[in-house]
Amino acid sequence: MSVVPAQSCDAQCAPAVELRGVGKTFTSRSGRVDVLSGLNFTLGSGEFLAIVGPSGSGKSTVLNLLAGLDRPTLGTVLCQGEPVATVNTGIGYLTQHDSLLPWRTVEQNIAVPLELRNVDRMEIAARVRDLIAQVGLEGFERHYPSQLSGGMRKRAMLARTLIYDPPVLLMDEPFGPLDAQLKLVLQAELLKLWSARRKTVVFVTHDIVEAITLADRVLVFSPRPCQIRLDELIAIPRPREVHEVRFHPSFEEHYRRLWAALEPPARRSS
Ligand SMILES: Nc1ncnc2c1ncn2[C@@H]1O[C@H](COP(=O)(O)OP(=O)(O)OP(=O)(O)O)[C@@H](O)[C@H]1O
Repeated sequence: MSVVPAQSCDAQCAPAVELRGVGKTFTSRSGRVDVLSGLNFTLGSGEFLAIVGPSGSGKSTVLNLLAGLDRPTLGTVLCQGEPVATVNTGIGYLTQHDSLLPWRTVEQNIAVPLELRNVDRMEIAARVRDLIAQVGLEGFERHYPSQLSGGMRKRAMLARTLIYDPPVLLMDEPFGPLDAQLKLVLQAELLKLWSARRKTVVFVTHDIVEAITLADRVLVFSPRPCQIRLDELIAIPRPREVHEVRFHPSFEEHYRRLWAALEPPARRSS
């Protein structure tokens, strides 16, 4: 298919993310695990990439390498044109785990990254207010995480990730455990925020429908050592209505190709 999605980055954009011949082997008492072996891909600025693949294929490992939380055994990981050598403060990383601080309110949690950067208190207050409105948490500013629903906690974590305006956003199955309806609501909000802010996004998911709904492009990883089985451009125009995407004429074709590229174990976990 030669259709380029309306909002994908064109060839002239400098890559926001680049993996060049990246290998990653973990060595532990139980032995060696070759997770990545010569992985290459490039992601344009403002592009929304989804990654799907079997459990254990190396999806989170790729995010950790981009975040600088781990080092490649071979090759180079670049973010915004720079090799990632230490913890990468130029990215926002939304993991699948609930990482809100339980002793801080919503607004205090969202403020953390700015406090760590010694931003002026007035500016912090203004930016927190703005983000709270954007993620739909008005009225819950003074609530503690234990007083929030699962979806609200995800919104608070998303706001905390966006508050320092990172150009690149890494998301590791952020909506995985949520119910289907809430997932749609949060996907719609994410697309709205992404359209307004044009971050480069790397979004890991086990859900093929979610990948097609959100992304410009979907990579399918093979079982480890991970190779890219399929690099699928999503030919569904934007803006997208999350609950309408599956009725678009191109949806079925994308779904079939992605499904076929996944190994049986991944199909089961999807
Ligand atoms: N720090 C580590 N030490 C040893 N092995 C590790 C480490 N981190 C990851 N691994 C192994 O690397 C492989 C890839 O893990 P990774 O978390 O990247 O997979 P994944 O594709 O994100 O899986 P899932 O879909 O289940 O989240 C797994 O076999 C995992 O056990």
